Order: sequence, then C-alpha cells, then structure tokens
Amino acid sequence: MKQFKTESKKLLDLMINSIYTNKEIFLRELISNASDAIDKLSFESLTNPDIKVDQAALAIRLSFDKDARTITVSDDGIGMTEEELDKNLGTIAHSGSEQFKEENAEHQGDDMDIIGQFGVGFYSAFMVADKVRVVSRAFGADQAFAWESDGVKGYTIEPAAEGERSGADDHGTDVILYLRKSTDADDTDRFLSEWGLRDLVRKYSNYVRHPITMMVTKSRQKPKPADAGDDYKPEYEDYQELETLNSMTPIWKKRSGDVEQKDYDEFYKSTFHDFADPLRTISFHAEGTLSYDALLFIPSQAPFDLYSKDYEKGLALYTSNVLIQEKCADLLPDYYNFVRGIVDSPDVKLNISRETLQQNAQLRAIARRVEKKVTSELEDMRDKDRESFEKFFENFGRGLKFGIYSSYGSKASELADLLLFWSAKNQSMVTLKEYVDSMADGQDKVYYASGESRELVEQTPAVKGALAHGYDVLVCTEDVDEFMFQFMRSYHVDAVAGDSEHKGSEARDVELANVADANLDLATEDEKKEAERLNDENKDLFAAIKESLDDKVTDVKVSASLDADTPATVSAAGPVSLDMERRLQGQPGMGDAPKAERVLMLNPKHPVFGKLQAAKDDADRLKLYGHILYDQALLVEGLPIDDPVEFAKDVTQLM
Ligand SMILES: Nc1ncnc2c1ncn2[C@@H]1O[C@H](COP(=O)(O)OP(=O)(O)OP(=O)(O)O)[C@@H](O)[C@H]1O
Repeated sequence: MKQFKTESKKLLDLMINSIYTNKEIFLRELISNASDAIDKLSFESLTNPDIKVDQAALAIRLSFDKDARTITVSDDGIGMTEEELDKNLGTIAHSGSEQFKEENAEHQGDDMDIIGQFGVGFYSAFMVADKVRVVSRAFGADQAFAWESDGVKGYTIEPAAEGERSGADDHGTDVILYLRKSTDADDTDRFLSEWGLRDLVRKYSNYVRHPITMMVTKSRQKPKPADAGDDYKPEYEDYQELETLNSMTPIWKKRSGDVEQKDYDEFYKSTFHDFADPLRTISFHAEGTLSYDALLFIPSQAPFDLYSKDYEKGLALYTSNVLIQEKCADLLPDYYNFVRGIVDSPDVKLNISRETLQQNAQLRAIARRVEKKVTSELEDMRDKDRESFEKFFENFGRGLKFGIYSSYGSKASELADLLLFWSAKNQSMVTLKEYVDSMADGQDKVYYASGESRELVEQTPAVKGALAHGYDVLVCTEDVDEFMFQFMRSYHVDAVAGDSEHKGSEARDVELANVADANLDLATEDEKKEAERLNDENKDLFAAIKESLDDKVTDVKVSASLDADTPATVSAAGPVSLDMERRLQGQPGMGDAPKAERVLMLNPKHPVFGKLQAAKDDADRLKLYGHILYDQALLVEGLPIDDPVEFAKDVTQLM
C-alpha cells in the first residue's frame, strides 16, 4: 500500500469529512477529467499522424448499479499508465496545492471556500464514496492498471484483470465509486438513479463537448398482435436505450439570447473552477474571413494567486472542436489578465505553436476585438451598475493601474477612465472625470496624495490644507498609484459639445499633481504675497534652521496653505515624493533607492513660528526646535525618523 503525499492527505481528509452542501459536484469533476482526457487524445491524434482515432466515437459513459451501490464514469480518453496513476492520483495535481496547505490552516472547517477556490478535482469523489477504483489503460498500452483507495490508508496499484474495463475500448479510464451508506443527513441514494444522474449532468455538465451517454430504461407499447380481439388492451414493455444526456453544443457557439444566465454561470464555475458566479458574461461572434465565437467572463472575485508570478493569464483556444491551448496568453493584454473564457475559431491553424503566435495576424485581430469588448463592458458597468464596478475595481483595479505604469503611460487613453480613486472630499470612490467635473473654480490640476492608508493620508497637513482651500484630493494607497501618475502626467478631458442650456468645453489635458509637492502652492493670492514677504523677512532665520538640520532638508520656507493646527510639514521638491521614497526603500534590493528632496515648510500662523523667531540668536535652541519640528512632521506623514533616540532626547530637553 502506498501513502498519499502530505498535501493530498489534507485534501482527502477534508473531502471525507466534508459538510459541503454541494457534494453533487463530484460528478462534474469526474466528467471534466474524462472530457479533458478525450481532448488530450484528440489533440495528439491531430498533431501526430501515427495516432488514428475516430474522433466522433469518443464518449463518456455513465452507469450505476443499485445493488452494488456503484457509479461508473468511463471515458475513451488518453488513459493513464501505471506511473501516471501513481503520479496523478497520489498527489494533488492542482497548481494551488502549495497555497492550499497554507490557506487550509486559516480556513479550518470552512471547507466551502477551499472546495470552491481550488476545484478539488478527482478527490471530490471521496465526498460521496468510501472506496474508489480507477481502471485505466493508456493509449497504445497493452495492459490496463487499477488504482484503488479508501482515501484514508493509502492506495494500491495493480494490473487490472482481463476485460475489467467496461466497453470494448483499448484506451481510456473507468472511475468506479463505491458510494457511502445513505443517511438522512447525507442522501447518497439519490445518485443511484437514472433521473438523479441525468439531473446532475444537465445541471453541471450540459455543455461538455463530448457525448455523455447512459443506458436508460424506457417503456414502449408492444405491437398489437394480428389476432387481437376487440377487447385488446395495449401492452407495454421496458427496453434499454443508450441516451445522450448532455446538449453537447458548446455554449459559446450559442447566441446569448438563447442561453439563460444561470447556464452561463454553471458553465463558468465548472470550467474555471470558481465558486462564485461571474460578475459579467460577454458573448460575441464574428463571421467572414475570420470567423470565431468568443465567450468571456469577468470573475467576481480575484483568484488567490492573481498577483503572484505563478498566475497565468489567457483564454482557452479551440479550433474545430479541439482544445489547442488551454491558456493562450496572446489573446489578452496583461491588464485584463483576470478575464477567463474561450475563443473558438475554425480559421485558426491547428499547428499553432508558441513561437508563431506573436506573428499570427488572426490571433492579433481576435485579441484586439477581445480587448475592445472587455473595455466597453467595463465602461457599461461603470455607468450603469456602479456597485458592481466598484467591486470589480477593488479586485482588479491594481492590474489596470499597472497597465498604464508598464506602458509608460501610453495605455492611459484606454484605461484612465476605468480607474477609481478615493475622494477625500466626497468620502467615496470617484473617476478622474468625476473629479475634473466637480473641480473648484480656478482649479487647474488634479490633486492626489499618496501614503500607507486612507486615514493617514487624510490626516496629512497637505491634504487638510488642500481641503480647507476647497480642493478635493484623490487618496492613493497602492504602491503603483504614484508611479503610474508620474507616467501619465495629465488626464485628458474630451471636448464637450455645448447646447442652449450648457456651455461646451474644449478638449484639454489636466495636470496631475501631488498635493504634498513643495513647489505646489494652493494658497490664495493674498496668502502667497504674505508668504513671500515672510520668506524674505526671515531669510537668515530659515538659513540657520536649514544649517542646523545638516543635509536633511534642501530648503526651509513658509507654507501659506497649512491649516492653523499644523506648525510645520515636510514636503518633497523633486520628482520623488516622500511616499515614493518609502515604497522604493521597502523593496528588496533597493538599498540606495533615490531619495526625496525634503523641504521643511513652516506655518507662520502657528504660535510656534513666533517661538522660532524669538530663538533666532540662540543657535542651540534653534537647532532643538528645528529637529523636533522636522521629526514630528515626518511622524505625521507616517514616515520613519532618522534617530528616534535623539528625538526622545530632544523632547525631554524641551520639557
Ligand atoms: N479520466 C481521466 N483520464 C486520464 N487522466 C485523468 C483522468 N482523471 C484524472 N486524470 C489525471 O489526473 C490528474 C489529477 O486530476 P484532478 O482532477 O485531481 O486534477 P486536475 O483535473 O488536473 O485539476 P483541476 O480539477 O483543478 O482542473 C489530471 O490532471 C489528469 O492528468
């Protein structure tokens, strides 16, 4: 007896003790595996002339035995060798298996989430069965092997008995489930019936492209005997017939008007192993020189590994009913990597390989259309269903921002209008257009501020000052935000045609500006004049403070726009903001990351300013004041101070 690998054991444990209400998905999982196995064989046969199979005859067969309490899922797929049985069914094959181990620790008892997130595959059989036997014969092999397990102790693999596999096929797999006893709480009997299995196939596997057949018992009227008298009563007899249970037409070939949303949802969940319904479904068809059917989904939640390097984007690419690539990356731009779906085109060449994809004009044309469709769907959601759009953005917005950032801003024209930011004034998410539309009179820039959290950013003097002057500020808390803004530089506003009631406006580019930029002055004209006067008047004082701060700041000056409670703030003068500096330094391998040019801005309306003036001729006191003001301004910004011990000493001395 062989032992399962550790991570498989955990998953099996979960399956055996599952309280998951959707236990019936086991059949969907086994049918999907069977369908994949047939796909693999079809693909091999199309690319390898030595393999000859009759595509149309490849099927999945269901059967059950009420007395033995077994269900068998049998396929004519590629089958598994002895080694493959060991490798594939002894370990979890899922890409998420590593994460599974970690997540599992957090989600103890919450099996719904795990089952939903990872698409538990083969092992889900153990939710309903206490023994599973897999008899498989790999394509081209002379011998079938049988894998068997109770899911607890381990598993055995042995040569299968002659003729053990059902049907006459020389390749394929039978999965035989020995169902658990039926109880009130856990009714497994319902699976041991024609209607029970037919129901499950319709519900979960209707659009599987290969026939799923089952022998069913039907009733028919016996022919009327020639010598039947007048009192003849029709007689009936049962007979057996092979029935195809699924509709088989791929769902993506159907017009969206002919498919119910719940069918799309089921298809999405079973194909892409998501637990939640998709947020949006997009179906479209092209005809002409390049014809194809496409069915795309925008998930309602981000897969756990979306932002990890293991995540692979792509759409499934089919041609002539054969899956040629499970994840064709070239069909999706990186910023739409969350889109799942299928493209099926008879015009795409079968022997497409990774190298030729780039140069493939057909794929490029499809990719362009896919991108346009997704964009317009997102715009539609933004305008008509804001709640869903905000949910979407929470999950996938970061990717859109990266799209602008990694294209050095060139993708801004496509993506900028899909961005949302937290508005400090409205306390809600706004688009850039909404921001610009409600800008204060005379405001000519979009103001943003960046930091670790909304609360922190909203408390910074720069943001409070801007709000006090009637300017809204976009609060940015993601690492990519400010880097993206730097590449964008400005936001393009389209021209608006006027009418009798509304004034039109010209197209224009509105500059994006960090509100904590030392060169930015949000003050009124009067405040500015006053600041200029004070800067002049206190030139020597400011020079002395700068000197006492060594090379920590490049300048000390008056800020005219600070609110009354803030004695001083630290701003950045160059292209690197304080928050960018913090984020760059937080990255591994960025030891000598560029630093922000710091400027100490003093508030002339605060009583502390008078204290500074009074200490003008006392170098030690001035140094003490300067250091304390500088350090506390950094703390308010959520930034580390150079020397906490020194700061503590300074405060003590002051007391
Ligand atoms: N009927 C089958 N015929 C051939 N191979 C199979 C069959 N069922 C399972 N396998 C093999 O066993 C592996 C493990 O199956 P399992 O359902 O656990 O995971 P998966 O299908 O790879 O992952 P997921 O269910 O997340 O897509 C498959 O990848 C496949 O190689």
